[in-house]
Amino acid sequence: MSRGDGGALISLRGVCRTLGGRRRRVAALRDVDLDIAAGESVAVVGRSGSGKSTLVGVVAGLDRPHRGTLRVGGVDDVWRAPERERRAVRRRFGWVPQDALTSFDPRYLAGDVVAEALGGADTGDTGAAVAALFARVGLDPGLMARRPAAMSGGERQRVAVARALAVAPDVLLADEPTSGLDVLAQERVLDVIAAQRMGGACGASARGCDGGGDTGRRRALILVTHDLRIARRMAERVIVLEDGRVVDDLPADDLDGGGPALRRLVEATPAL
Ligand SMILES: Nc1ncnc2c1ncn2[C@@H]1O[C@H](COP(=O)(O)OP(=O)(O)OP(=O)(O)O)[C@@H](O)[C@H]1O
Repeated sequence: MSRGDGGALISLRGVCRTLGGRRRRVAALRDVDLDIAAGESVAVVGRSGSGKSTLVGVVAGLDRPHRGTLRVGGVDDVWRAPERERRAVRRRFGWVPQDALTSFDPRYLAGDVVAEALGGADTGDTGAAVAALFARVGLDPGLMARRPAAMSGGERQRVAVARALAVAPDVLLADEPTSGLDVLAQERVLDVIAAQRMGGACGASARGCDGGGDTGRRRALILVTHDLRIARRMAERVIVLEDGRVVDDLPADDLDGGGPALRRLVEATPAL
């Protein structure tokens, strides 16, 4: 292919992003080249401050690189495209943040959070669509009338997954989606993300999630984590960031060939 990206869904070329004010400028991303294919699952790992969150903000078309280009699908240079096209690019991404609660409008019930993402008030058909999304992430639709602040952390994260799915995204982006959850809640959220990536469904009462559900479409997954066990479980490919650069890009089941940054993470991970 002439672009040299093998037909990737997402391509970054020479991306730099600098953060901070006059006194303290940080090169959060430096010359990042990256291609992610449709349906691919990628874990982004690296120590704190290495640029992981900055990278996903740029990939999703939320944060503008100071240099370099982002291509998503047929939009060659997202930041030079008209606003209408940029909005369409953003709608290809479903975002699951680290702490869902801070990303929810505190006035909203859980059902409203998802209804808003569907683009309507929580009435009539929208109510049925919200209930279906709750069921897909294994939440009792009765929780639609609950305030997120009165839910468990795991339930809230699943509301965030339902909200992400409301836009029928091509890519699920999850930035440390299980931090702060206990082990069982972590498992449940990861199961839901894995099933929904495969276009699957989760019954409200079932412990596991069924990968053969209603949409039948495999989505790409970009998952930020500092936990290599989660990276290996959820992703086919692991990208390692250090000081804003991609220093390793490896198959998740073969992390032996990584450089010092990855070796440090491997050594810090018990029983990998
Ligand atoms: N608003 C900001 N102003 C200045 N510097 C920032 C800002 N946000 C992030 N940074 C710096 O940019 C670099 C990359 O930050 P980023 O949040 O992308 O890292 P990260 O790998 O996601 O970290 P963590 O794992 O701790 O969430 C860090 O050095 C961070 O201190």
